[in-house]
Amino acid sequence: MDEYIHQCSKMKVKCEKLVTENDNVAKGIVELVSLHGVSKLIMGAAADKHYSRKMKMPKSKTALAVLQKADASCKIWFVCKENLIYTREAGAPVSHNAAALPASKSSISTLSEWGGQPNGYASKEVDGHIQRSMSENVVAASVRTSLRLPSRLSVRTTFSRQSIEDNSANSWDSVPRGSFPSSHQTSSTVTDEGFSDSSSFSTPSHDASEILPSVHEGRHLQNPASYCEQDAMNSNIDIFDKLEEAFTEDEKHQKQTFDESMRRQRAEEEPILFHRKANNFDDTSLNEAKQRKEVIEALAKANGVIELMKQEMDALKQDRDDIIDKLVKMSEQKATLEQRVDEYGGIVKDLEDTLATSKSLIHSQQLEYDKLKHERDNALKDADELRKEKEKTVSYSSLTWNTEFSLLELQLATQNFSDTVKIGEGGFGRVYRGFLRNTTVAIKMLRSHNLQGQSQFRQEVVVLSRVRHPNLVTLMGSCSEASGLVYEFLPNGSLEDRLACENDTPPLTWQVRTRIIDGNWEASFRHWKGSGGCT
Ligand SMILES: Nc1ncnc2c1ncn2[C@@H]1O[C@H](COP(=O)(O)OP(=O)(O)OP(=O)(O)O)[C@@H](O)[C@H]1O
Repeated sequence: MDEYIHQCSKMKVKCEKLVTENDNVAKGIVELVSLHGVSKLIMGAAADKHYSRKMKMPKSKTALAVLQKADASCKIWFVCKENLIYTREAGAPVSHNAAALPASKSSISTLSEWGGQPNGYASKEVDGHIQRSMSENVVAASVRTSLRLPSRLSVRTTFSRQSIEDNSANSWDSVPRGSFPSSHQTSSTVTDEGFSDSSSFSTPSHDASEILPSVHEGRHLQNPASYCEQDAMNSNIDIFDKLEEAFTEDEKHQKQTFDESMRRQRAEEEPILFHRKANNFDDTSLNEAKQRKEVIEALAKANGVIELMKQEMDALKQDRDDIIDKLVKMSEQKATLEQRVDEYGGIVKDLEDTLATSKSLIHSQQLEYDKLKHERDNALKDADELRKEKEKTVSYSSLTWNTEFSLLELQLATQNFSDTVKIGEGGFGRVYRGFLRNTTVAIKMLRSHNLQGQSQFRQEVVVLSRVRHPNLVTLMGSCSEASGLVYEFLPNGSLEDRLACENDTPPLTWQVRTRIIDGNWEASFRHWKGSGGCT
């Protein structure tokens, strides 16, 4: 309805919407016709779905009721699916009986009166479609159209002559204006349930062609005298066709203009929208760039931290590896040391055992030595006493104290005559310290085994083996096999050694030296011998 009004407004046709309310649609239409003096009414004959070509009369109850009860001054066109079904002429008696309705053909023939007015034109809209009216009165007057909607809505559209002239000037130009009495007025009201699905304002081109045959048909059936001229009718029909085409074109043009304006408006809005989107996109891009930059900076910092942590991790890992290597080496050294400790423990234990055995042996030998020394001292004392008794009478005795030692014994006693036990050397030969038959002895070995040496050896054996004197060193035995002499060992060496202070020994006192010089030879010798000396 609003679009219809909008179209009328664009065509500069006065149009207004009238609203009425009634429980009965037909009754409402009848009242509207009566109230507003509607002189022309177009309404549906039936719903479009009930349309058929054979349809000659309205079918809907509403249409039939309006047909019967609407004011007789109102001319009513009943249409269905854009086809004129029936026309009730104005001034026809109102019939309250359907059966009394005029035949369709006779009703339709009343349209011929349009042609009966040679200069009479009228335009009206049926659901937005231009219909034609031949009535001069109708054309001269303003056209007022009311649309009655099933939902109690009505639209009344008023077409002024001027508006029609403006919208269809070319068509109207051919019509003498003076032939349109302005005092006459007519209205057209469209009311139909059947119009509900034909709300489009387009103007199908076949409307006129479908309607006009009926007009022509009705014309032939009607009284011919009611028409002025057949040619004028045809001319009017052509004009109306042109007018209709012009309206159609204009409507199309309006629609195209409207569409174009809408497109232009959208086109004008699109850059703005695009600009806004671009601005939003720029803002978004800037924010994203800023966020991206922040993220990149954060990533760079994180990478730096990660790099530092990685370096620290590498350093820690290196330290850990070094510590592990050290631990491995230390564990190996520990194992080696433990092994050595075990070995040394065994050695120490063996050494301790050996030392203990040696100590025990030394102790026992020391005891044995002391015992033998004691026995020897006693023997020497006894011999001393005996010698004292016989010293004046006997210088030489047939008694000999000579013990024969073998070379093997001398070798064992001197570690095979090792230099480590050598204590001196004289004209006879080298002198060794030895341990022989549990006694420490001095062993003198003959250097040269020539005749002189052998003679000296025998002489010394003969002499010393028979002489025992406290001032003389005691010959304990000899070795004929190797020409060796075995003496008692004197720890302080000879008198010559003492006089020469050999081995850092303290020098002899002058008293001792004087007694030696005074001939107190014996006393000095004894005293010296008691101190361990020899001569
Ligand atoms: N019984 C002994 N006890 C300790 N040392 C001795 C003993 N006999 C000899 N010596 C040491 O041996 C050294 C050499 O003695 P040895 O009698 O062979 O030479 P000597 O006394 O110079 O006599 P000679 O050269 O005439 O043989 C002495 O200087 C002395 O130190």
